[in-house]
Amino acid sequence: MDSIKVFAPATVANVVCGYDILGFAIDEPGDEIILTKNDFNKITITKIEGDGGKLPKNPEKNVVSHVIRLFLEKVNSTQGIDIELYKKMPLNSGMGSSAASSVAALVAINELMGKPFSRQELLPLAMEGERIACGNAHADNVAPALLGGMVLVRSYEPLDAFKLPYPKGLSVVSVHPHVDVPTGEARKIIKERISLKSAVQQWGNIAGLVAGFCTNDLGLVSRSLEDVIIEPVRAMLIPYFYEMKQLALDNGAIGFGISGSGPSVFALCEKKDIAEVISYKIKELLNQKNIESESFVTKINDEGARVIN
Ligand SMILES: Nc1ncnc2c1ncn2[C@@H]1O[C@H](COP(=O)(O)OP(=O)(O)OP(=O)(O)O)[C@@H](O)[C@H]1O
Ligand SMILES: N[C@@H](CCO)C(=O)O
Repeated sequence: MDSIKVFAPATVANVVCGYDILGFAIDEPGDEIILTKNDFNKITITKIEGDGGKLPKNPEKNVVSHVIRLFLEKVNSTQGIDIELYKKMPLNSGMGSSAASSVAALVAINELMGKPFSRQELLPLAMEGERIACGNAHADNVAPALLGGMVLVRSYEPLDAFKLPYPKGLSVVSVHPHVDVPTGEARKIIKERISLKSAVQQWGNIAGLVAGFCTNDLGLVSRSLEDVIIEPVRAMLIPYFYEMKQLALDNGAIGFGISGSGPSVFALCEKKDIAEVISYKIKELLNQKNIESESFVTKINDEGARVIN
């Protein structure tokens, strides 16, 4: 095989209360990548589409070439690779844009080189893509993009990340308001220290959320989708966050929160028609405030990245 095309999905990291430890993949949007072997022992980005000219073509700076280089070093290969990247999702959005690119690149190179690694084994390499994107190698976007479904990162040292059961058939609304919130900046404003009272509340919510997912108890999921630590600090970066949240909850969302580090927000809904109404109403609110946005109504993606030809 000399060439391969792979899709990797957008993701919702944190899932409200699980900062850096919970994330799920969604069906759309996502990135596509085509890798082709070349005879020049060089990794070259030959094309990037859909980024408005914003992404670096320098192979040291783009996550796709960075993770491919790390992969080839790991297998002691000098294989040359041409990379075509089709960005089909917004940059700096909180929808796991850099993660989708890293994961698409790794799944593609792994296939092209005869599949020496499992998806689980690709995870540490994908996390290195996040390190160059935002300065921190968090796994809650790359792990669900790789493995699909709902993923819990129980520990970083040693790394222990795995898929959780979750209620099937839920709909997800993701809305991306067109304001810039780079992940690195959104991480810097988080407080280093928290009170024991907040910690108790937060770990109660995380345990409740995981229990609710495992037992299909949507009432418990809904009560647990509460963040007393990160959301109160980051909400100020997202215009009309609390108005959007109220709209979503008033219109039947199970829960609502910041998607990853924002500015995107998401609502978890029991049914697609509820999700469609929430999507429409949030977009309408932002429109009235002269903020452009795009929204996606989709399902949780259980498969993760996939080869498309
Ligand atoms: N292939 C790539 N795709 C996306 N971003 C990339 C890529 N290569 C390098 N980057 C850089 O990574 C940064 C984007 O990362 P950031 O983590 O802020 O956005 P995101 O991935 O959309 O959001 P989040 O991780 O909060 O979901 C930008 O500075 C961008 O230039
Ligand atoms: N857990 C990361 C996700 C970034 O999308 C953060 O909240 O900074």
